Amino acid sequence: MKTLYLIGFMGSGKSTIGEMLSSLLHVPHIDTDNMVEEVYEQTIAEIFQNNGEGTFRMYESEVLKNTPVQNHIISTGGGIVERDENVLFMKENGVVVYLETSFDEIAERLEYDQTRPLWSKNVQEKKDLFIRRQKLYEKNTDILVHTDNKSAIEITEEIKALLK
Ligand SMILES: Nc1ncnc2c1ncn2[C@@H]1O[C@H](COP(=O)(O)OP(=O)(O)OP(=O)(O)O)[C@@H](O)[C@H]1O
Ligand SMILES: O=C(O)C1=C[C@@H](O)[C@@H](O)[C@H](O)C1
Ligand SMILES: [Mg+2]
Repeated sequence: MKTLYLIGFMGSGKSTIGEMLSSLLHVPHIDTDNMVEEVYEQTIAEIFQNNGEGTFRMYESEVLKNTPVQNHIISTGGGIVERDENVLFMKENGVVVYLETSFDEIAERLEYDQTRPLWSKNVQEKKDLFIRRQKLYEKNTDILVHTDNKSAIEITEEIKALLK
């Protein structure tokens, strides 16, 4: 199997679905956000605070480039599409699955979240980011899955069926 890359906005469920899909398909899972924290020994919030978003994007691309291109499920960070080199890498090497989620649903899921630096911005900034990103996800996807009002298990099963 070619590697699957899960993309989508913060809170769309990339990490959650990646784990579940990995168990269901018996394929190893890597989460680029977790990998960045492990390799660079800082939390994402610390990297943003101490070194800035540009440094985080550099680390993120480095981690992505080192993930296996066969037989893996990769949960990416919400901003992976910000860099063309990441998009090219994913498109060339595997299948890109976009977890499409509305802004309102994301706002519900992340209501109490304090771990995502870009989710602590004001509502207008978050909406602007969401609209700009939506276009990037849509443009660069092989498979689009709507996630609103579906459980993580339902979404996982849907992706499994779409891969057949
Ligand atoms: N289908 C779903 N329905 C309801 N809640 C969900 C669903 N999928 C994920 N969640 C919840 O939403 C929150 C964010 O999910 P998750 O961390 O998987 O998102 P993510 O896409 O990996 O975000 P990020 O880009 O920031 O890494 C978690 O609390 C998770 O339990
Ligand atoms: O949407 C984004 O830019 C981000 C999403 C998260 O997955 C993390 O990669 C980080 O918080 C940045
Ligand atoms: Mg995640």
